[in-house]
Amino acid sequence: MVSVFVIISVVTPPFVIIALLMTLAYTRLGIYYLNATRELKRLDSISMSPLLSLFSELITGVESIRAFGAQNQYTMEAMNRVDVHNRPYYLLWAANRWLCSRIELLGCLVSFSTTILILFNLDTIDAGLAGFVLMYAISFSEYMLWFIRNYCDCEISMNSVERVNQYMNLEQEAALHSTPENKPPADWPATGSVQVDDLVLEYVPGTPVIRGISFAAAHGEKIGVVGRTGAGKSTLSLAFLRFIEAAKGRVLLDNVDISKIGLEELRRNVTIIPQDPTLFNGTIRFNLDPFSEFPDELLWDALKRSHLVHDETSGANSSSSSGTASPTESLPTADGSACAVDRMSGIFKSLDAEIKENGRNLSLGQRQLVALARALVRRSRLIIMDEATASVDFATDDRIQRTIRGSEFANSTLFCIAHRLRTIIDYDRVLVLDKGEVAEFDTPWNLLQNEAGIFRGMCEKSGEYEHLYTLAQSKHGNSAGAALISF
Ligand SMILES: Nc1ncnc2c1ncn2[C@@H]1O[C@H](COP(=O)(O)OP(=O)(O)OP(=O)(O)O)[C@@H](O)[C@H]1O
Repeated sequence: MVSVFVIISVVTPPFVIIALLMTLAYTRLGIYYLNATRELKRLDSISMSPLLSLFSELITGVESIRAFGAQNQYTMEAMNRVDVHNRPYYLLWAANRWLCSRIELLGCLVSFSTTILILFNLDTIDAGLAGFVLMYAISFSEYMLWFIRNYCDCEISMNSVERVNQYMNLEQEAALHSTPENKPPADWPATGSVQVDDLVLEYVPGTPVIRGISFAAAHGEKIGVVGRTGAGKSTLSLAFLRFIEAAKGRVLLDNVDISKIGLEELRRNVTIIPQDPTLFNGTIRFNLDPFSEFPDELLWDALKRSHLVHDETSGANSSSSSGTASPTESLPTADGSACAVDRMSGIFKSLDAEIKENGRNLSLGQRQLVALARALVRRSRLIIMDEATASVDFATDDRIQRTIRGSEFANSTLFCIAHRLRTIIDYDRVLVLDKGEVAEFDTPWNLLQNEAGIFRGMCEKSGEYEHLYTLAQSKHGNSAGAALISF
């Protein structure tokens, strides 16, 4: 072994050995630095997301925060998140300084060794060459620092490529368009009949949220869907639009298995009115008819029927004429900015009236009425309302329910998820979900007769049992059994 070193040192110039040693030292330093900074950069990116999400929550919820006097709480939370984000950032810089000091130290070693070599060889090299070599030896550490840092930066930046790659490999939704073999008939769905067979839905494979339920709804039926929190009501509604795919079983709409057709065909024909409807920045016309498919008369008609504008024939707002609400009751806007609706009359002045992003210039009740108008324009055979009236006043709820029960939706099958039992008590049938299973499915009146039933229990706990009982009785009950059930 010793002889090998002797031979190498004899046949190779000494600077090659020094260069090899230096390369080894720099490589070790670089690897050490890279391992630490790679993880720190990851932590830096991860801790940035909570900070940005809090920031956007603060911007959208600033009114609520002020209303509840929670400024200090949120300021503290923001500071905590800034601190958490600053930790890896600070350590990144510390690692940077650590690298610099080590590289400088090695650089000094290089300059020192070079100087010693020059001193020992003064008789063989002239002053010019010595100065030239020394100058390069001194700037050597700078170049090495530049090289190592750039290499590490390049590798760390590959984090972003890794993320893009993750997004590119995200699971995609099913095909938008049906294949020619699976294309539903042109007039599909001619009816809104729905049949659910042994449907299983799960967010996490192997953990079903809806556990093999089966039921059917006839064309034009109005079905109320109730159940305790977490029973799976919203999950079921998402399955009708295939936002969540069936793990087992199937849903037939007008005898067509919805899992076999394209998403676009399905979603064009099913309307959902969510609790907080999404409105787009643009005009009311664009919000009702984004693809410009319908004439203006139809859009005005939908606005009238959803009680957003005067009925010109009666010359009065239809809701106020029935004495349930004044047109100005639901007008306060979320941001207090200019409202697209005339504050005095509750009338959209034109179909080009401006709707701000997310309907900021409308109240929540008005946004839900716009969503209802959208459903009226599209005249879908299947309509799903997910707590669509949960946060509106009783008067607005009453208006929406009157529209639903009226002739407008006579040809549509409706599933209405509601916590307010008054909303669905006079529907045709009520579907009670419990822990992802169908616990009860019958007319509200029949369900009220079952003293041990879940629906009956919910009505009793609601504090308005007598009223609900009377409403159910007037719709479904026969006069012979009119005695009020005591509880
Ligand atoms: N995105 C999700 N990922 C995983 N589990 C979820 C998800 N959304 C809901 N769940 C779970 O599915 C179950 C049913 O939730 P779902 O929202 O359908 O209930 P719900 O009856 O609509 O409740 P609520 O009346 O409170 O709106 C719950 O146990 C819930 O934890």
